[in-house]
Amino acid sequence: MDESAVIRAERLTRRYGGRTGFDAVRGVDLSVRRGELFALLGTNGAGKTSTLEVLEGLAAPTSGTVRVLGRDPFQERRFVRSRIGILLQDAGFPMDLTVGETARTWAGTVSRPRPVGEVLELVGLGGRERVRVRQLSGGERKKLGLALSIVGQPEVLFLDEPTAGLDPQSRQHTWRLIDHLLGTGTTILLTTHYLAEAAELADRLAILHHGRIVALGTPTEIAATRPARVTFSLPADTPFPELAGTAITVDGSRIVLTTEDLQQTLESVLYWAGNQGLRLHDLAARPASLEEAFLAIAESDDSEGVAA
Ligand SMILES: Nc1ncnc2c1ncn2[C@@H]1O[C@H](COP(=O)(O)OP(=O)(O)OP(=O)(O)O)[C@@H](O)[C@H]1O
Repeated sequence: MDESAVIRAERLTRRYGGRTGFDAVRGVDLSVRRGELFALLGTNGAGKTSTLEVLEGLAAPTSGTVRVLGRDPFQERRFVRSRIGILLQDAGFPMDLTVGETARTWAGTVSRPRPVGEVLELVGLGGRERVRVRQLSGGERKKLGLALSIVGQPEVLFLDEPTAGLDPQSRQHTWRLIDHLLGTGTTILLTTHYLAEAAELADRLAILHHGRIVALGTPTEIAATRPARVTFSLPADTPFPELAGTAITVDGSRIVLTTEDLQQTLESVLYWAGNQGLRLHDLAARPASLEEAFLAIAESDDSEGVAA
């Protein structure tokens, strides 16, 4: 276990329904370093929220060890809760309070609150202070949840799907806020279904599948577990040679090469085209995306172990 990590889980399991119940989390090891943004990805039901709730101290692990800021978040809840912020998937606010009243009530429970007006401005709810919670849209309630999670200036922030249901502009706004929080030294663990979000924000990420971590690393490392592609079009009836270490798919005039060594394959293609005096149309070369890596994992039902 990485002793310097701010969030640590070792062989964490969580079972619902007692001895003969369902294992939602099956031996998760992870560590999040100070100031890092770590993303937890996975298909629906993979165990992200179940893991997060244990790390947040909202539930006890069935077995395994969890530490947040060096303490057990369930047993030493008082110490940990005053230093962390939590955005739940379903916050469940009192509907009759206004946005301002809700935020002020929450600010009254933390030891070093930020000014409420500043927090509402930060999350994009400036000017909505007098609106009742029941009148807020789903996206605005999400922003209110985010406001409450940061009002206490937490050292560690847990965000369960912080941008779910937000329009593209609000999502960008939340990304900038997250960036700002990272800039002030906050450690963030978030879950998301938006792979572009994870690729953009995460220093490192883990992909959960059926309660196990099946990939762990930087977004680039995880994407690199899938082959890269070189694509181009050839004039009709131009034969293309086989290249070592490269799989080829021909769709009319379109050639798709998949390869573990993008540079080598691209060099070979360009060398061949140069010798043939050919111009390759729509030539593109790109590494695999995080989305491709994720889909490959989601589609394999028996993935086990850590891939990176
Ligand atoms: N209270 C509960 N009792 C029994 N089973 C539960 C309970 N809560 C969750 N589960 C089950 O545990 C598994 C993991 O659920 P969890 O909510 O952790 O997944 P998730 O990765 O967060 O999914 P999503 O992306 O859909 O939010 C699911 O199969 C779910 O049905």
